[in-house]
Amino acid sequence: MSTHHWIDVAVQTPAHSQVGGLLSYRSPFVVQPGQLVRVPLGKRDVLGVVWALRDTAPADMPESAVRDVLGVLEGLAPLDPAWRQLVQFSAQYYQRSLGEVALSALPPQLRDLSNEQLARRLKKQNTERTVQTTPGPALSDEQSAVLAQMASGSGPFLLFGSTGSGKTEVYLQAVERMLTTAPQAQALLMVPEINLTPQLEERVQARFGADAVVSMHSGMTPAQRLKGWLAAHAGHARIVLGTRMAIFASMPHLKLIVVDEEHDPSYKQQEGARYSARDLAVYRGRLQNAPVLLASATPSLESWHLSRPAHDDDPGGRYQRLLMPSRIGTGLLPKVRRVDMNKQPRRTVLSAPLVAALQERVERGEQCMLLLNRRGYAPVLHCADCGWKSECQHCSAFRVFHKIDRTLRCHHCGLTERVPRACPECGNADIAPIGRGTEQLEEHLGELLAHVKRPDGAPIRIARIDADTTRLKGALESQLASVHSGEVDILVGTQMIAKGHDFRRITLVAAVNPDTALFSSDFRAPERLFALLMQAAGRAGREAAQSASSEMWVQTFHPQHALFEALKKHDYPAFAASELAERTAADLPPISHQALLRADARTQEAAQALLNAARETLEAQLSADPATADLVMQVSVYPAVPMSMQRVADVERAQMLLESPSRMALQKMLWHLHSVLHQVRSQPEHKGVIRWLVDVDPQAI
Ligand SMILES: Nc1ncnc2c1ncn2[C@@H]1O[C@H](COP(=O)(O)OP(=O)(O)OP(=O)(O)O)[C@@H](O)[C@H]1O
Ligand SMILES: [Zn+2]
Repeated sequence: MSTHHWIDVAVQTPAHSQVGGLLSYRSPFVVQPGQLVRVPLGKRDVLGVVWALRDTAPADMPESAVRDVLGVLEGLAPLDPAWRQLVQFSAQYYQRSLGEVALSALPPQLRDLSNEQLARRLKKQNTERTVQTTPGPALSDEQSAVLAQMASGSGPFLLFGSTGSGKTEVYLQAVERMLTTAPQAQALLMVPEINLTPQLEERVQARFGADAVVSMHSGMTPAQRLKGWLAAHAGHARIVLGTRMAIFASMPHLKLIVVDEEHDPSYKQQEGARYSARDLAVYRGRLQNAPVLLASATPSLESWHLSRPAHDDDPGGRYQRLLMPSRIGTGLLPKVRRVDMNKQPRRTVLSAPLVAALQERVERGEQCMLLLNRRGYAPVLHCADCGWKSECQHCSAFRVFHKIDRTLRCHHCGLTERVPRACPECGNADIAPIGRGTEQLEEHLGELLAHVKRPDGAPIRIARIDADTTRLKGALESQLASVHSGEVDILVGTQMIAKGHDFRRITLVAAVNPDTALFSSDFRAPERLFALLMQAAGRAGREAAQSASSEMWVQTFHPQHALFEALKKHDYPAFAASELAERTAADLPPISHQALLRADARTQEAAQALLNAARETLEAQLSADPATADLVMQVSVYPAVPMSMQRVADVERAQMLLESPSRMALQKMLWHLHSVLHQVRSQPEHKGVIRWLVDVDPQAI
């Protein structure tokens, strides 16, 4: 009888590898699926996850070529079947190798620890963590009703609740109920970007005790990540609070998943396996029999559509819609005011009525917030004599003028240079900025309100929050704290300031120049803009006493636009209905399903050539086989086009869209496409291609 065992192990393999990332090994030890092992791969030792035990030696290689497992990571329970199924599904659905998905779902430090080091970590961990629940406030009627519906249904649920309606309190109560009914139960609480909501982290810890909660996000050190991961895996951490990566946390007793601000695009991973953590949350919930609560004041049209009520000839969506229309404490939503910029003097940045309103508010000691989705001082520098513009040599984009250090910076490739003293083309010394970014808005506002005083007689304080001012660790937290404490009178910033914050003193929010998104080539731009403006409006008047006098200002050249009409009424359902009607007419998501195939190359021709060759080969192969001929009818494959950001860092990018009313058909098509791409890519005429990748359910077109 042999004393060794044949096993298949998931290891980090190249992205598109068709073997699925599983390699066969021989193990001198008894192992179980889900166990972590160290195995040789080429000249290296790597971490792997035992995926399957096999009865016989692998048929595709001589027995003598099969290498031995080097060791087992001791003291760790195997990753459970649900976790493995989640990884397997994600790899298949998003067209990546199993090994890549499995290994990137584990904390990086696990790869480098010796068994002794691991044992020490585990020993430190090995204390039961206690939950100490502090009671929350008495619930509003709407909050109680929603929790009752959750208790009697199985989900998935979509909680559609106004900004300030107390959704967070619903999550906390749902977690509390789950913790008290099941002795080991764990909850996963997902948020779009954790550093934007340090408040929430504190709130959860205050509620359940810091011991019971671990965080998972990319801002943590490798040691912190390992610690949190081990606590969740062992079941000691009862609550995991994290960003999209947390969807892969090993949580053997998972009993509840909450996805806060479920519409937020940052739930979609933008590199490697381009997964949607929100969609995987729904999948994982079903897998582990845990109710899933998606929540937003501006749900994604996907979730809205999936939660539509049944009608005569429509059985309705799979999600159960829950409603919390009112703000806490009889608070009202801000009054929306549109400023028609056609009637303002040319080149006006801040209209006179808005400036007057800002002055009045800060003189009364209230806070205001100005939103402009463009950082830097000016998006372009321009020579009026010869027409030179500050283009980036390496990207199809302009370099942005940053006045603070007098640089021109490309926001795509990072190229940074000193601003030239004169036009590099014609020598004209008079080169000028065009357009405005947050840096200039802050400066401009300072000049306009230089004479204005706070109620205490002090000069007013303006603060700016954007990617430039928050680069240093802790900078964002301290800037947000100065807004909460009332030190700041006017906050200027990009979308970073519009999301999720529970600002108590802001009574006026203004969108300075939201129009560009109305005419974008991306069909999701109006949805994103509407969500951004609703969320921004939601930062005003959160204190019930001040809500009646709170305002949301919009400066626009298109005041009659339907989007602003819906905003004025805070009518997300009306907006969603009209958008969905357009999407239906045009056969766009969520009515249809999409995937993008992208190729990068030194030239645009080479990038497009690979895509078009793949498309032709694919259609020829599928049509020739009666078993697959149908697919060609079910899935539209469009010709290759340049991406809207066509060139980044001297790489030309092209994309090809696949679209189908059937998710299943699209998946099958992608599966065939995968092998076609391997064939085509190896042809000599496609040597120039740098990489290709697939984005399933892309969030940007
Ligand atoms: N039942 C309650 N009684 C008293 N105050 C409450 C109650 N529920 C929530 N609040 C308070 O109301 C405020 C708004 O609640 P919360 O931040 O949960 O809103 P939200 O729906 O998550 O808003 P947004 O979508 O804008 O983030 C918070 O300060 C919260 O502490
Ligand atoms: Zn560039």
